Amino acid sequence: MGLNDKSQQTGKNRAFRQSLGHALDGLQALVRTERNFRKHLVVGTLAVLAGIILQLTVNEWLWLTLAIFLVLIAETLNTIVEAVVDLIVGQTYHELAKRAKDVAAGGVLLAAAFAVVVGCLVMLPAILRWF
Ligand SMILES: Nc1ncnc2c1ncn2[C@@H]1O[C@H](COP(=O)(O)OP(=O)(O)OP(=O)(O)O)[C@@H](O)[C@H]1O
Repeated sequence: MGLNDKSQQTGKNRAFRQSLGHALDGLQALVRTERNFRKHLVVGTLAVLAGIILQLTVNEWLWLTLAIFLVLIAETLNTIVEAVVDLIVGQTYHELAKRAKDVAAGGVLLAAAFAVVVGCLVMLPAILRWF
C-alpha cells in the first residue's frame, strides 16, 4: 500500500490511497537516489525564496513555478529512462541504450535552459523594481 509496502505487488492499484502511496514511494526514491534531482530541488527552493523576497507578481510566480516543475519533471523522466534501460541491458554497452539515456539527459538540459531564461526574465525586472 505505498510507502514502506513490502508486498511486492505487481497488479493494478485498487484504491486511490494505494496509488497515492506508490506515487509518494516514487518521489521518495527520486530524492534518496538521484543527486541531480536533489540539486534541482535546492535551486528551485532558493528561487522560491528569492521570489518571496522580491515580491513577484502572480504572473511572474506562474512562469517561475512552471520552470521549476518542468525541470523536476524532466529529471523524473530521465530517471525513468535510466531505470528502464538498465533493466533491459544491465551493464551491457548498447548504442540504443546510449541514445535513450543521452536524449533523456538532453531533455533535462532543455528544461534547465528554459528555467535559466525564465529566471533572468522574471528576477531581473523584480530586482530593478527595488531601485
Ligand atoms: N548500457 C549503456 N550503453 C551505452 N551507453 C551507456 C549505457 N549506460 C550508460 N551509458 C552512457 O553513460 C552515460 C551516463 O549513464 P548513467 O546511467 O550513469 O547516467 P547518470 O550519470 O546517472 O546520468 P544523470 O547524470 O542524468 O543522472 C549515458 O548518458 C550514456 O551516454
